[in-house]
Amino acid sequence: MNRTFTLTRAAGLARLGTVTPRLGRTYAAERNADPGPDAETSTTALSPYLRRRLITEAEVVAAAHEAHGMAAEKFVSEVFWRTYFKGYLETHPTIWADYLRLVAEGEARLAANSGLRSTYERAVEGRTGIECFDNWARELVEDGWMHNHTRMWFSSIWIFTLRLPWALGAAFFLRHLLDGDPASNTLSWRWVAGLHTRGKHYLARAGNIRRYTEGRYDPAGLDEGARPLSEDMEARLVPLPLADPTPDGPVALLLHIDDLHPESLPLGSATVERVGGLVAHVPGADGRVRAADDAAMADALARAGEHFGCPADLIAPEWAGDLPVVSAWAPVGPSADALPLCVRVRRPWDEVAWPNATRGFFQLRSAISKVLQSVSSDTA
Ligand SMILES: Cc1cc2nc3c(=O)[nH]c(=O)nc-3n(C[C@H](O)[C@H](O)[C@H](O)COP(=O)(O)OP(=O)(O)OC[C@H]3O[C@@H](n4cnc5c(N)ncnc54)[C@H](O)[C@@H]3O)c2cc1C
Repeated sequence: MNRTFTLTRAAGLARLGTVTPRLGRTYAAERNADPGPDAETSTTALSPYLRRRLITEAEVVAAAHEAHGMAAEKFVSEVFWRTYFKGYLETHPTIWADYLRLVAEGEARLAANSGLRSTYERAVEGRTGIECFDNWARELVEDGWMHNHTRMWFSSIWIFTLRLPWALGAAFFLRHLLDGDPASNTLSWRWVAGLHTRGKHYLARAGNIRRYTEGRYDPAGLDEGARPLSEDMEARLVPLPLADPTPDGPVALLLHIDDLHPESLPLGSATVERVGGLVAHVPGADGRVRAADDAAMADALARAGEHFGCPADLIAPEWAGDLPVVSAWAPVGPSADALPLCVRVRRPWDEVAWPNATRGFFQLRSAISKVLQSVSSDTA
């Protein structure tokens, strides 16, 4: 597979068109296998586009349903894992702050402890001697993308066999992944560790790796009996913050990299007279991730300028003049931290789904039809 991602909406839609024919039974049957970086992936590789909403969840779900009906159920439920993690972090925001603190603490431990530092360096440079893990570490750095099952194996080996701090592994992913996302990444690492569903961890097993890499790897020495991690404090559930009502009259629209399809934002009767772009990268993002964010923003600004028929550029001082500033809701993470005070509107998809994402995934899974009924793809 060509693992070069062009971060434009047109490229995202083209990729969606390519993969749609296999989003039914083929996806469900094949998605667990990782055929390796040189083959076409068994999943869609739409994540860099969905992460920035160059294409929306509603669009990919609609395409899958249209082509396959109920046979697309597995794919649709995977898309809802993204929605679930987003909603869970919105209602447990201290998890992100704790993660950032744990990364800083982990880095301090690396500086102070040469044994830990050497294990860490061998892990991120692909020199542990565990062949599959070493190849995956290099693939991540070279390609900026990894198959889901491989992410599970990699993070599990990182935590339970190499015994490295989970937050440093999550930070390694966030530095290089082109879909690196505060919610999906942090909560997936916590899920593997046994911190999300308390006491239930994911252990990478040699037999499972052998089977789903089609025999390419058969690692020895994995700790297949490790106990889950634990922590003293459970993250506090907070009420979902309220979005603002859709505005009236002339506004300036502020785009951020968590939502780059301004054409489908619920803007009511507002008239957009100016568009600004604010790029806030994830912490530590490498050059390729930053370039991807910048390219995606440039694409969205060009589309927004054309769609609304007004100037559209990265923000500069006084960019909005006297106009009230409106933005798509920025979920917990760097965009939310960087946004100025403004009117924040939420898409129906998130508005209906997130209140059902406060506990386990199954709470949201049973609300999927409600989310889909209440959302029409042109406004979601
Ligand atoms: C340790 C670890 C870290 C991860 N970090 C990220 C991350 O930073 N960003 C990210 O988008 N995903 C992350 N994931 C989830 C998942 O691995 C990727 O979303 C998926 O591999 C993307 O490939 P795809 O587009 O081919 O997925 P497909 O299987 O084609 O699924 C379609 C879309 O559904 C969503 N999705 C599918 N599976 C999941 C899942 N398990 N969790 C959340 N969303 C999902 C993604 O938006 C994906 O693009 C992580 C998983 C693990 C185990």
